[in-house]
Amino acid sequence: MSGHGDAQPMTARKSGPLRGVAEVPGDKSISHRALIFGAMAVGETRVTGLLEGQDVLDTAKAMRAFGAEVTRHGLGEWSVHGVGVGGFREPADVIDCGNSGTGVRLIMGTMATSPITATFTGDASLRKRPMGRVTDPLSLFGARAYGRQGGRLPMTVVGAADPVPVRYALPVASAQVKSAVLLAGLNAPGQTVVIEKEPTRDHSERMLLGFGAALTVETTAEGNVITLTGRPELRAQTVAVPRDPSSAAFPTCAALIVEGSDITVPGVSQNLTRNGLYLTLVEMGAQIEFMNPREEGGEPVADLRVKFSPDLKGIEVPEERAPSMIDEYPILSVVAAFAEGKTVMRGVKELRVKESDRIDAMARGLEACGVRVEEDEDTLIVHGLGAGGVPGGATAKTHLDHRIAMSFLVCGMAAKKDVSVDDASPILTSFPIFEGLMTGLGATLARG
Ligand SMILES: O=C(O)C1=C[C@@H](OP(=O)(O)O)[C@@H](O)[C@H](O)C1
Ligand SMILES: C=C(OP(=O)(O)O)C(=O)O
Repeated sequence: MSGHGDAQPMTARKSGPLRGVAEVPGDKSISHRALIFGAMAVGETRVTGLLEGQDVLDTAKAMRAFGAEVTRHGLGEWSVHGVGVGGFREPADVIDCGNSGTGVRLIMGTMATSPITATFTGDASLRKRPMGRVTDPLSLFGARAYGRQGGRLPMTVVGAADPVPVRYALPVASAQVKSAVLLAGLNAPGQTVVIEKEPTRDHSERMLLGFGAALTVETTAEGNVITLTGRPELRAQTVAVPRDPSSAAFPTCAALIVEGSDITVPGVSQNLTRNGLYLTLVEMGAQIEFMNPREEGGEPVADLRVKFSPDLKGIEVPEERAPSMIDEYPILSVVAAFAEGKTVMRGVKELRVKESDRIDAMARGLEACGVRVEEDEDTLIVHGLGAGGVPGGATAKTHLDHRIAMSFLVCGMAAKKDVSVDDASPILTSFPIFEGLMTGLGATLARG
């Protein structure tokens, strides 16, 4: 939806203390996978807590186009009647994945080892993002891809009629590429092996096991070696989607920088492949209590009690932590602006190929808010101004990027003067209740 409708400007005012319970919606990564794995299984998969953000709705529509029966029963309650591994039919029209990198890359992987052809497109943001990182390994299975210059959408993928299994070492730390290869491997006879030097989010591995695939993960000197046996019969599952730690980051970080705040954020994932932001915030001096650790939807979670933290200190974020907090750098750079001293984020060049060039978008927006920033291709450094020290009084450009929009609105809740964003509509891709949830906690947000 984002990129097709009208821009929706929004302004955040310096806000009163945030109080209450921030119940964020379901995890976006797990929601995409619940629909895709459900579509590849035999029988009816029931899903609760599905994120009804536009990215996931676009994946639901795509699964229908490939032949699965996808039904909504109520808020977050969905069912998928799968077609079984290798059962995808050829879609009758172009598959539009909207704003979603995860959606398009995982679906390309899923169809690449079936004898069908599909053409993919997306919004103006997705059409700029690189697809060669998935079509390169998919060509090893025997698939072919024809896209625009630089491996951009629109792109047609001709699935392999006679796929062969693949052994592939990821050249970039990417769960999307890893998952695309594993999904393609499902319909290749024999063993497909993916090697990742740095661990990335492991939802595909956990869920494939849950759906009954034969998959092993071995930790070696080369990194994680993931071996999948092709042509399993996936069995329909009941999936309870846990809350999204990447969405939880926004109320959490807002509470840290808005004076007097004290909120609870329930059910935040403590999965080591997702919790890098929370480790980093604690190292900066954030007052976060991790309460009631338990399992929810197959993920370790805890309830977070988060209080205004006036003594945050800038730190050097360990580079190897990047994959476990890759989507959280924009909001971390806002928190860094309210800390004393500089926060150094290295090894973050992947941010340049997300929904926007996030290093550039954050640097320009923070500068407009009166914060000093340094950057190079792979680094972002924010010079903090301490609690309450950010001048604000600017409009940030969001470039069709939900995380940039939410980050600057959080900035405006604690800055001296209002902060606006030129377009808040992309927030609907991942966190459709952001506005209501934040105002419910006491934030002042105004349309326009
Ligand atoms: O696999 C996934 O669900 C995701 C992987 C990450 O992308 P990369 O794999 O490109 O790093 C992340 O940024 C994205 O929001 C979701
Ligand atoms: C990068 C993101 O998503 P995607 O790659 O799925 O568009 C994100 O949600 O921050």
